[in-house]
Parts: sequence; C-alpha cells; structure tokens
Amino acid sequence: MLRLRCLLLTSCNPLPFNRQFLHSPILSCSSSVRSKMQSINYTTGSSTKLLFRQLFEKESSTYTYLLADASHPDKPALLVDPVDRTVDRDLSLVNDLGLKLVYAINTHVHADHVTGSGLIKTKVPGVKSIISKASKASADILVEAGDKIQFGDFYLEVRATPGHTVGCVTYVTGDGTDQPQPRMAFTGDALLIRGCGRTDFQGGSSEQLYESVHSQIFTLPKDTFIYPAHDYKGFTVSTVGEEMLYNPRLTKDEETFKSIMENLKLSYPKMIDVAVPANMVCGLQDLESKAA
Ligand SMILES: N[C@@H](CCC(=O)N[C@@H](CSS)C(=O)NCC(=O)O)C(=O)O
Ligand SMILES: [Fe+2]
Repeated sequence: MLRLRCLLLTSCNPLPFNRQFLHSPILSCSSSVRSKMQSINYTTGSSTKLLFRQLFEKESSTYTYLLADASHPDKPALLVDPVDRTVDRDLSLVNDLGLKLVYAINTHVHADHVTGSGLIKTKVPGVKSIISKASKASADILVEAGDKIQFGDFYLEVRATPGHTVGCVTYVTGDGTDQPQPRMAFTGDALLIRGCGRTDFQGGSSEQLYESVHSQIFTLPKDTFIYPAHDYKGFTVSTVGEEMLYNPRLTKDEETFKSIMENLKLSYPKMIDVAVPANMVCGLQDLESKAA
C-alpha cells in the first residue's frame, strides 16, 4: 500500500521527492556550531550508515534534526524543523560533514518561530521545502500519510498526527529492510517528552491529538526513539515505551486528558502573529511580499 502511494506520487508529482536522492551544491559557511547538540551514527543491519545530529535553538527551545545517508557516495541529507535564526549554523555543519542537503522538512506550521526552510532555499539552490498538504501551507512538496521521503537508502515515512494543529505530521525513519534498526520518530509538537503540544489555537483539538498519539505513535515499536520539536525541561530524547508509561498527559483516559489540556493556562507564543503567516509560505514571506 505504501509502495503504491510512492509510485503514484512519482508519476503525478513533477518533483522527484521520492527518488533515491537529489543533487544540490554544497555551500560553504564559516559560523561555528555553538548550541547543544547530540550526535549518533547508526549502523543498520546492512553496511549503510544513518548519520544523525540533534541541534537546539535556545530562544524558542526548538530542536532541528539533521539526517543523512553517510554511506551513499553523495551523502544526501535533510533537516527536520530548521529555524531561521540558526540556518547558518546548520548549513555550516552540513558543509563540515560533506553532505548534500536535499530537503528542508517541517512537521507543522510553527507558531513560535519562523521556519528556516525559506532561508535555506535562498542559500542552497535545489533544496526542496516540505510540509503536509493538510497544513494548507505552500511548499515545494506537500506530503500525506503513507508518503516516503527518500534520502539514499533511508526514508522518512509520513504519519498524520493532527491535534496540536490540523496539519501536524510525524516522520518515522526506515530503511526498507526487515533488519532491526534504531527507529526514530520526529513528532513535532504532537508528542513532547513527558508532555504534548497545546491544542488551543491553529485548529487544535484535544480529542484529535489524543487519537493521533495513541493510534500513530504509541503503536510504533516501544524502542522507537522520540525526537520532538521542542523541549522546555532539559530532555533530549525519549522512547515510545517510556512515554506510554510516564507521559503525564497521554497516559490518562481521554476525558482527563481533555481536562488537562483545557487547563494549561499557557500564554500565546510571543511570535505567533509573525510566525504563522511566514510559516504558511514555508519562510519565503519576504520573497512573496516583494513579488506581490
Ligand atoms: N513561551 C513560548 C511558547 C510555548 C508554547 O506554547 N509552546 C507550544 C509549542 S510551540 S507552538 C506548546 O505546545 N507547548 C505545550 C506545553 O505544554 O508547553 C513562546 O512564547 O514562544
Ligand atoms: Fe507548534
């Protein structure tokens, strides 16, 4: 079924987003990597290597993730949830590691910061921005549940996880083999470590979020790593099994969950009025306004 959807997209979509990889020139940047960062090189059952870096933007407490097929001759790479303020740092890292950035991917229309995907496109020709079709935002590639975003021998599978916003998706790593692998889920704001995204704006719905997390994330293997878009408590990573046991909101029954979400009493993100319109065009707001 998933394979069918991939083939379908190849034939309908002029952009070859589910081909093995795309080519884009490597740019040179000089700024140093200063923020909190984690790095792991995963070796799967085969000889392929998934390169992984976790990067942090401290003003919005946002995580950006860099993934690449390090064994592929072209080292195709992607960034999940880049932030405009840290684009130079991220591109400098891509350059240092000799990677070819192919995709700038968003989990949803963020309300608290401007995505880096627009700025990246102006700095690295050929990079394609990605967001879900359900978000109603514009991007080079609009993805739906079941789509696979291929980079070398690896891919990210798209899972629809609405509830924080209508268009939230979770991206899950895969390599198309049956070999055990350290699977990773990039959950955006749907599932945070010991928390979850708020549901009081952008078409949010507590019922929908509860259903999304339980049906699309908690059904993944328990050892799947959870990598969220934000952390406000100092956590970096969790697992499906850990959140199923200890998440203080999503371990509750649905009625209790809804009541928790109705009583969060969070103030609106400071940047919401700037961030949402900018992210609806994947960070290309300056170009859009000049073209108008
Ligand atoms: N204070 C921050 C915004 C904090 C916030 O609302 N975070 C969102 C994710 S960004 S849309 C959220 O869902 N938080 C859930 C929670 O339980 O904290 C700012 O002003 O930007
Ligand atoms: Fe958000």
